Amino acid sequence: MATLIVKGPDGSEREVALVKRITSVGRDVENDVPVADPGLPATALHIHFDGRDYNAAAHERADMTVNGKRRTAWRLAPGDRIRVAATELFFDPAPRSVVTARPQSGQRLLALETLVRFSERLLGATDLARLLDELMDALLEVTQADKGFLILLEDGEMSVRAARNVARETIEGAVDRVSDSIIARVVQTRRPIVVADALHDREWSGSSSVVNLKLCSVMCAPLMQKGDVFGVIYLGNDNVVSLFDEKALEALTVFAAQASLLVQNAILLDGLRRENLTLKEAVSSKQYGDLIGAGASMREVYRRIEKVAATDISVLVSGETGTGKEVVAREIHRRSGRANGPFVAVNCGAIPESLLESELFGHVKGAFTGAVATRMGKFQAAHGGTLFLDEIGDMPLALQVKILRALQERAVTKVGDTRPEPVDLRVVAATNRVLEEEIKKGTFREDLYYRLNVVAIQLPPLRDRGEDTLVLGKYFLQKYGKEFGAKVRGFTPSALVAMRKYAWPGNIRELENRVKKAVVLADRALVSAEDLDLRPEILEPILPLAQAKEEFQKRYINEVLERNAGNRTKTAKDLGVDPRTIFRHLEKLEAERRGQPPPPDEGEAP
Ligand SMILES: Nc1ncnc2c1ncn2[C@@H]1O[C@H](COP(=O)(O)OP(=O)(O)OP(=O)(O)O)[C@@H](O)[C@H]1O
Repeated sequence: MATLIVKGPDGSEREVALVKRITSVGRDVENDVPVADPGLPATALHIHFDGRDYNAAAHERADMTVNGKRRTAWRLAPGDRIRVAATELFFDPAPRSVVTARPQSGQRLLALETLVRFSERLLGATDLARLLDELMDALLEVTQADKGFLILLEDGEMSVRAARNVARETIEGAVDRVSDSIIARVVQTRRPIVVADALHDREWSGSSSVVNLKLCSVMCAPLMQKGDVFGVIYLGNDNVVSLFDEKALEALTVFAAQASLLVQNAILLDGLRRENLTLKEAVSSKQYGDLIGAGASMREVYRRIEKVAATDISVLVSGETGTGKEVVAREIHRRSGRANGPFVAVNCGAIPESLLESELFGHVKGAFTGAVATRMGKFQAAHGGTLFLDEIGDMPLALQVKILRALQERAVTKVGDTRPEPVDLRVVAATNRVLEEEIKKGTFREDLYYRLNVVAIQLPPLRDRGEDTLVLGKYFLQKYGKEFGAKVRGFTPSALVAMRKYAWPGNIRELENRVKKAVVLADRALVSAEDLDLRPEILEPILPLAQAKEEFQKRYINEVLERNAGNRTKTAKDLGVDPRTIFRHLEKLEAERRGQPPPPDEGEAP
C-alpha cells in the first residue's frame, strides 16, 4: 500500500495511506484527503490505483504540476512531487504509517454510516431504482469493489435491481452476466462467500460471472427476511487480485444484514406508492374536468365534448333538470380556444319577458322607464367568450327571432338604439324540454332550433347512470366532508342500496343537496339512508299492480343485460323470452330517454 505525504500551505505535513482505488484530494471536506488551502479547487485531483500502478489525474481545470512540469495525468514513480496551488504531495510506493484517508472510519463504521444515510433518504425518495443504485454506489465505496449487483429473487426468478461499476454507471446486460453458481450457493446456504483469488480458485474459476465479468475477486452475501433469502448483494473486483479478504466480507455481511430490512422497506414503500398512484388514476379516470362519472352514457358525453370543444359550433345540451347541463357548457368553454374569454350564463326562464330583451342585448339611456343609464347586455358581455342560454325552451317567440338574427348577423342592437354592434361569441344552449315537441306545438322556431342544435348532447337522468350514482355520492361526500371539516368517511351499505333504488327526480342537484345536508348534520362516520332522507316509502311508493309489474320487469331486464355486458341474445335466452322482447324493451327505454311516446306494443308476451 503506497503513501502520500501531504504538505499544506502552512508547512504542516501528514502521511496518508492510499488504501482506496480512487483517492480524491481537494479543498472540500468531502474529499478523501481534504487540505486547508484556499487556492485549491473543491476537488483538485484523483489518485487512481489500477492494480499495478498509481496514477494522478488533475480534476477538470486544476493546474497540476508533477516535478515542476504541468501535467493533466501522470503515472507516479517513487519520489514524484505533485503541486496544485500552495499544496505539495509526495508519492512513496512503500507503506509508511497506519494513517488512512479516513482515519476515523473503519470499514464496518463506514458501512453503518452509509446505511444510516440510506435509511434517512428512504422515506423521502420516490424513485426506488435510483435509491438502490445509490446504495450500491455507497457499498462499492465502502468495500473498494469495482462492480456491484443487487439481485432480488422474485417468484423464483432472479432480477437484477441495481448493477453498478466504480464510475457510478449502470452495467448493461447484468442478468446474463451474474446468474451463476456463486449466487446459487449463497441462496442455498444462506451464508456469504468470499472468493479472494477467483482466477486461481479451483472451485470458482469457471463460474460464469468470474469469466464474463473478468473478475479476480468476488464477494456475495444474502439479503434475508424472516430467515428467507429474498436477494443477494454481489461484489466483484477485476483488478487487484485478492483485494477482498475476510475483513471486507465482514463489512459486507454487516451491511447486507442491515440493508435487508431497508431494501424490504423500500420495496414495500415503492409498492404502496405505486398502488396509491393507480388508485388516484382510477379515481381521476372517473372524472372529466368538473364532470364526475365513468358510465357508458357519460363517456359518450365526454367524447362529444372533446370533439366539439375546439370548434365554434353551436351546441344544444338537453336533459332533465339538475343533470349537469351548465357544467357541460362550462366544460366546453374551458376546453375551447375561448377559454380565456368570458363565460356568461343567462337563465332565459327566470327573467320576466319584459326585461329579457334588454337583459340579452342591453339598452340605451331613456329607452324605457327606469333606463337611467346605457347598459350592455349578456351578448356584449360574452364577446370573445361563450354565451350559455339556459332554458332556451322558455324563450318567448318574439325574442327567438331576435336571437336568431343576432346569431346570423353576429351583431346585436341595444333596446332603444339603431346601431348594431358586432359580437364574437359561441353559443351553448340548454333545455329540459323536448324541443321537437315544442316545434310541433308552434312554441319554438324550427330555424332557431337548427341554428342552435348543430351538435346535440343528451344528458341521461341520474336514475339511468347505474354505478355513477354511487361514484357521484362518494365524490360529494368527500367534497363536503372536507369543506365542512366533518368526520364522515362513507355511506352505510343500506344508504348505498337506497341511493341506487331512488329515482332522483332532481337528478345530481338533488343528490348533491341530500349528501351535503347529511354531511353537515351527520354525527357518525357513516352516512345512513335516514341521514339522506331516503325513507322506504319514497324508495318504493305504492304503485298500481300493473305499473309495479312493468317497473320490476324493466329493472330486471336491465340488470340481466348489465350482467351479460349488453348481449341481447344471451339476455333473451337467460330470461326465456324472444329476442324481440329485449329489442322492444330497449326501444322503449330510448323513447323514454328522448321524452317521446313509447313505440306501439306488438302484444307479444315475454
Ligand atoms: N357530472 C357531474 N359531476 C359533478 N357534479 C355535477 C355533475 N353534473 C351536475 N353536477 C352538479 O349538479 C348541480 C346541477 O348541475 P347543473 O346546474 O349543471 O344542472 P342543469 O342540468 O344545468 O340544471 P337546470 O336544468 O336545473 O338548470 C351542480 O351543482 C353541478 O355542479
